[in-house]
Amino acid sequence: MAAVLRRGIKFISFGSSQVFSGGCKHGKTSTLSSFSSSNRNSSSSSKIKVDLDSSTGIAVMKFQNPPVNSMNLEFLTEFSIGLEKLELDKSCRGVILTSAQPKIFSAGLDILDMYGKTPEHYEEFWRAVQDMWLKLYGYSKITIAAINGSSPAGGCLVSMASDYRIMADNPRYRIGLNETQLGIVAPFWFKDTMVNTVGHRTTELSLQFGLMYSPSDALKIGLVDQLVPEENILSTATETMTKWLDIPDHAREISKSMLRKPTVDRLLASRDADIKNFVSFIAKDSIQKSLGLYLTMLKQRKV
Ligand SMILES: CC/C=C\C/C=C\C/C=C\CCC/C=C/C(=O)SCCNC(=O)CCNC(=O)[C@H](O)C(C)(C)COP(=O)(O)OP(=O)(O)OC[C@H]1O[C@@H](n2cnc3c(N)ncnc32)[C@H](O)[C@@H]1OP(=O)(O)O
Repeated sequence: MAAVLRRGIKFISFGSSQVFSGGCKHGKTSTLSSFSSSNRNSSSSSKIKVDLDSSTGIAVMKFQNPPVNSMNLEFLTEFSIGLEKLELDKSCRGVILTSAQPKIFSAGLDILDMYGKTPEHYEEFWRAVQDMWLKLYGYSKITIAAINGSSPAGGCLVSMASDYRIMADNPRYRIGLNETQLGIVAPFWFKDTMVNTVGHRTTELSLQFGLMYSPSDALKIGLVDQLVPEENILSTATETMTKWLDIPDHAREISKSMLRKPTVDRLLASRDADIKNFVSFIAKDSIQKSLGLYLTMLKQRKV
């Protein structure tokens, strides 16, 4: 399925960035193309439900990849295509990212895509992770993460790549880049995203310890911008989006690009090297062993 979706993707250039354009031959991608024909348009690909209200310009992308919204190749591809479709849709001005799964925003990258697979698979997977981040971090429209559950590693990356983060104030939830806890390393662009969000010193501690923060600690360090009771998360995200929509798009967009483009360009300048680095790192016996142990602990509910 992911391979089918990928074949439907055409690359087009915006300045120095290469971005997706969803092809419409495949049934699932063509449902995503029908956003602007009436005021409210819903489309549900298998892993992400997209709901665009063209009267307000606000779209909601709801992750629905049970049990924990782990980001596998198929999810990542749908996510990038969905974002691209909304970016090209003039009736959309802002996107809210949230989860349909109870208690989990996203469990991060799917560990099974990094364990026991071929180098070709790792390469395809990592390119899809890069595509997703490049699209989201450099997104021209407003993005708000409504973090209604735990959000480790890749889930935290998606949150940090958004313009504004609202988290459910539930002390059981955790957010952070916990890669070192798995025996793996957050790549430089995860690190850059965190430095840009919370600063260098906090990132030094966070990344080395693989720290996971409660919502109140995440608010203290600026990893999230606002805490709200869980039941208010979507209404607060919508109200907040309305305030962001008061700002003229072109001025906000240029300001965002000024701040984020150097970080995006760093990866664009070294995508192939970064993929090579990931493949050789993840395929190492010692790393595979660490991931295998972590998976066993997850299954035994010891994580
Ligand atoms: C020289 C080197 C320089 C640079 C480096 C080079 C390259 C970089 C290299 C690597 C970079 C990789 C970057 C990785 C990013 C990531 O995102 S890794 C993923 C990290 N995620 C986690 O650690 C989350 C783990 N999961 C949990 O903590 C919990 O599951 C949860 C809090 C999300 C949910 O808890 P519960 O509700 O209690 O659910 P369960 O724990 O019972 O889980 C249900 C089910 O789901 C499976 N699962 C959970 N998370 C994942 C996942 N991320 N991937 C795949 N599967 C997952 C879990 O095993 C359970 O399965 P079953 O037992 O039901 O089969």
